[in-house]
Amino acid sequence: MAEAIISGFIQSEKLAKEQIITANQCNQERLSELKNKYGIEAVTKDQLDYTTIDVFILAMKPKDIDGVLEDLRDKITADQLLISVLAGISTSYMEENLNDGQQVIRVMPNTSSMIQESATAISPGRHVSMDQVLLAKEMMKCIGEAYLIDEDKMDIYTGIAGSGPAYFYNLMEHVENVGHQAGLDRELVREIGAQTLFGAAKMILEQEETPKELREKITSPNGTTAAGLDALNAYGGGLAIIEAVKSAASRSKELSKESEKQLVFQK
Ligand SMILES: NC(=O)C1=CN([C@@H]2O[C@H](COP(=O)(O)OP(=O)(O)OC[C@H]3O[C@@H](n4cnc5c(N)ncnc54)[C@H](OP(=O)(O)O)[C@@H]3O)[C@@H](O)[C@H]2O)C=CC1
Ligand SMILES: O=C(O)[C@@H]1CCC=N1
Repeated sequence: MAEAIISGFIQSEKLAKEQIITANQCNQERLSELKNKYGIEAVTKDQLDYTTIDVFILAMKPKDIDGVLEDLRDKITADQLLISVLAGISTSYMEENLNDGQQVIRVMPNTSSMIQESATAISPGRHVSMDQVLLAKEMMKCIGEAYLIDEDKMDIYTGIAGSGPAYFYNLMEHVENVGHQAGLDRELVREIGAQTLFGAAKMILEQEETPKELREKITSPNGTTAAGLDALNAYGGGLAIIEAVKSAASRSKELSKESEKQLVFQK
């Protein structure tokens, strides 16, 4: 995820390469790869000079958050902004584990950040100034669209947009397989599927009609689309997508509860 964000930042040209430093724990090979690919500074976390950094973007796995916050607590000051992309880790959890007044923002991007097409949610913590919210929004707009949302909607947002690309990729895997089995070249059917998905997404974004209206326009009575949609519904297509979003949202909620439990335990 960190690489996707870096890639979007660089392409946006709003941030100079010299303004971006990436850090990991110890994987030197990965650091060299990022350094060569993006021309940015890439160091292990122990080599970071924390005092020179205005905005930290945390992008490790949620399970690693405790060690990270403990490490950061005494190295950063309240005016340094912390942006977290970690699924299921609340701003209050981070605030409780950092020094009083620490500015923290939770965001939920997706991997389309890589090509500046993320749909990123932003939820500020309690101590963040309006200037820092605007800065975070500007930064997230470098990697796609950005939306300010209430943090209590972050789980469902994660189910829709954080995990969302994976549902569409999975759908495309099936389209590719069925097209290939029917004799189309695999690469060709991949491109056809992607162009179809892209065109449909663009129609929703650029036309006035709702997805329902757009669907109805394609569906002639007793035609091919009606036959396709009947099969889709008979095999639970709609339900499957509803359940996918709900399950991802519920896992996000579970991750929050797990970290909150640890917080109570620590107190
Ligand atoms: N993948 C996605 O589509 C999305 C992911 N997210 C969130 O992004 C986060 C990262 O996911 P993902 O990119 O898949 O994870 P990865 O495991 O691919 O990457 C995690 C990175 O964090 C580094 N890291 C771990 N601990 C530290 C530390 N203490 N200090 C500095 N760096 C550290 C790791 O470095 P090292 O190898 O050296 O340990 C590694 O480079 C997750 O919290 C996830 O919830 C959010 C939205 C979408
Ligand atoms: O699967 C995950 O946990 C992360 C969070 C959102 C997308 N991927």
